[in-house]
Amino acid sequence: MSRIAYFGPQGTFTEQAALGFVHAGRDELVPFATVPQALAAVREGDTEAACVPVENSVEGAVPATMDALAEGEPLVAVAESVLAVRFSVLVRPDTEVVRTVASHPHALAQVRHWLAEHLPDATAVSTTSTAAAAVAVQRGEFDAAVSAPVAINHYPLRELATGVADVADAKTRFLLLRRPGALPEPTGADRTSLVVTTADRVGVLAELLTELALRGISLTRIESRPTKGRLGEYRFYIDLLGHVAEPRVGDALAALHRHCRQARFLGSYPQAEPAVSGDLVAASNEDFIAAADWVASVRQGAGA
Ligand SMILES: O=C(O)C(=O)C[C@]1(C(=O)O)C=C[C@@H](O)C=C1
Repeated sequence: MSRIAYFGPQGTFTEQAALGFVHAGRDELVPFATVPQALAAVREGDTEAACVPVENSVEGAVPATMDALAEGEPLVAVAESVLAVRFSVLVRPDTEVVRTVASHPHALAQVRHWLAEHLPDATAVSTTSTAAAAVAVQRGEFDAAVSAPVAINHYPLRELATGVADVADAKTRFLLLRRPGALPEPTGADRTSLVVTTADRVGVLAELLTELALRGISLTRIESRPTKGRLGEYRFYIDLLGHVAEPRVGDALAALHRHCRQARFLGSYPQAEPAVSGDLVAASNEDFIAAADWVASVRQGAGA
């Protein structure tokens, strides 16, 4: 039985995403209260893998995941999953007045307008996850929880509202992470993630982007977070389309490595929702192979 850590407790969106990675009878899901704890479990070998949220289409990156991936022992993503996000507002069966509403900060941000309209006098309180909010409501600590709809199956609460979302088609992306090892095979519709710290030099970010553009590589995300060292020093998180096994991507990663003080590979894995690839690619993988062969033959003295 292989153990998969997930950001819990039971009833989080992350648990739903993790269920999609489970092979029946072979894998067991193990909840952890925070993202760093779930990632520590896989780093320490307590579990084989960990499933955590990485970005939301409304609120953006999940900072706890970004920081935990850039620091500590390296982990690599081997799969991703994208879930549609709509919430239920859960209360105890006998609740009549809602004075406090608890949830994960990302969830509260995605129902801000709904709360202003339907529970304008309630105070919003942050909890570690949406399901942790349901647990706290069950214990009587808060009056309502903004939770994943599945939370009602785990906690004895009542649905005050369901299908709640300020943005109708909001989505959250989750990663399945393992300790470094064999990479997933390229599928032709993959994503590669990395985090880099650039040298302190004028134009260095433009150089990184140019390296990708020159090779016809599509950037799907670039995000900065402070290194927490000097003020003004940032890390860049980069997601691009393609697999490191592809010549164009390998070549681009080597170029980024040359421009950066530090580069950490965070995995090449199949896209959950394959992007429609653009037609305007500067050179194909075959062109990269042919060009490398040409340079090799020139080096060997062939009159190429
Ligand atoms: O608290 C949960 O249920 C989570 O899985 C976390 C999380 C997030 O980090 O964004 C996942 C999806 C929703 O966007 C709200 C919360």
